[in-house]
Amino acid sequence: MSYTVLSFDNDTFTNFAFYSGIVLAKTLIMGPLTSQARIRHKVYGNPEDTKFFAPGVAVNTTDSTVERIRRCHLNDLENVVPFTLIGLLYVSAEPDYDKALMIFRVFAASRILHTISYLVPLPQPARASCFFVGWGATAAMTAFLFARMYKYV
Ligand SMILES: N[C@@H](CCC(=O)N[C@@H](CS)C(=O)NCC(=O)O)C(=O)O
Repeated sequence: MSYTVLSFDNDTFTNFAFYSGIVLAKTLIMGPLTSQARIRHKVYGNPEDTKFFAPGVAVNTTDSTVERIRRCHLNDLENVVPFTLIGLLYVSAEPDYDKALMIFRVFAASRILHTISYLVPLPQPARASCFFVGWGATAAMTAFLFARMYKYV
């Protein structure tokens, strides 16, 4: 039977799928969380939205709660998408299993803690630390990838 690196035959890929699934699901939740805050605070950014959901309420694009959740969502997109794409290339380069697992776990934990720090909110440097740890995990995968590719290009 043939072995494929990007399949559940490969334990590194299985773990990557699990931890990316967690951070992608966390990112996906941010949309409904924003909607919930909009409904609770009656905050809508478009005239057609206020007309339908809250007639008589003015358009508002500056609510601090809604904007905070939106920034948190954007920060996830800035970090989770690169992690997922670079992670696929990283797994295909067949890294050491234990090191890869540690990178996946550190990234997932850092992003969950980043969200908690952003939404509670916790005083800095809590959120900045979470961001840099997660960024470092993706940077480590990128460095490994280039070191591995260097031989071939
Ligand atoms: N796009 C980010 C790049 C740097 C970054 O991600 N910083 C972290 C730690 S301070 C963060 O949580 N930034 C807040 C944000 O993206 O809204 C920014 O504008 O701040």
